[in-house]
Amino acid sequence: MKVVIILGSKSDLEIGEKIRSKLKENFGIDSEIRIASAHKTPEKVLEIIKSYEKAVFVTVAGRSNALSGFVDANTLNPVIASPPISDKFAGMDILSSINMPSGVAPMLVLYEENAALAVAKIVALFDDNVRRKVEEYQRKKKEEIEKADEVVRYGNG
Ligand SMILES: Nc1cncn1[C@@H]1O[C@H](COP(=O)(O)O)[C@@H](O)[C@H]1O
Repeated sequence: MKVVIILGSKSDLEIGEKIRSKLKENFGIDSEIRIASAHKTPEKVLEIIKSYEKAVFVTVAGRSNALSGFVDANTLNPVIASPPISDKFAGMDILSSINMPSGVAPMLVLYEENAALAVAKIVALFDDNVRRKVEEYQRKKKEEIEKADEVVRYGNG
């Protein structure tokens, strides 16, 4: 199964690369990055999504995020919306990723690491290696908490 990260602009590349590296490092999942804007190049967005038969799409578009809903409405594949978090306009950009019309259901997952995890859990339904990696990832996260608790309770030494 392909994992395709679609960015609304080259200016989102840092976020796209981070999602790609989290997918690889944490779950051993390869992914591709593509760039197309729902506002400026809608035909290109359609061309991209039609060129992958089975894929999980991650959409990254800042400001007015039309990309996630547009992709979701035009594909049978799952779409995870992971827009950049902006402090402009008190972070109100996020509203454009939340309130979708009926029949449009991109799943909003903020932060690169969490978007990678959401992808991995979908892939894990069909891939036991990835499933094991998700298990290991969750175990490590729990260990971090246990360790932090120990350090706070008993000190470092
Ligand atoms: N919403 C949208 C539509 N086309 C591009 N964007 C987003 O707007 C921001 C600035 O894009 P640009 O570089 O094209 O000005 C980027 O986060 C990009 O995903």
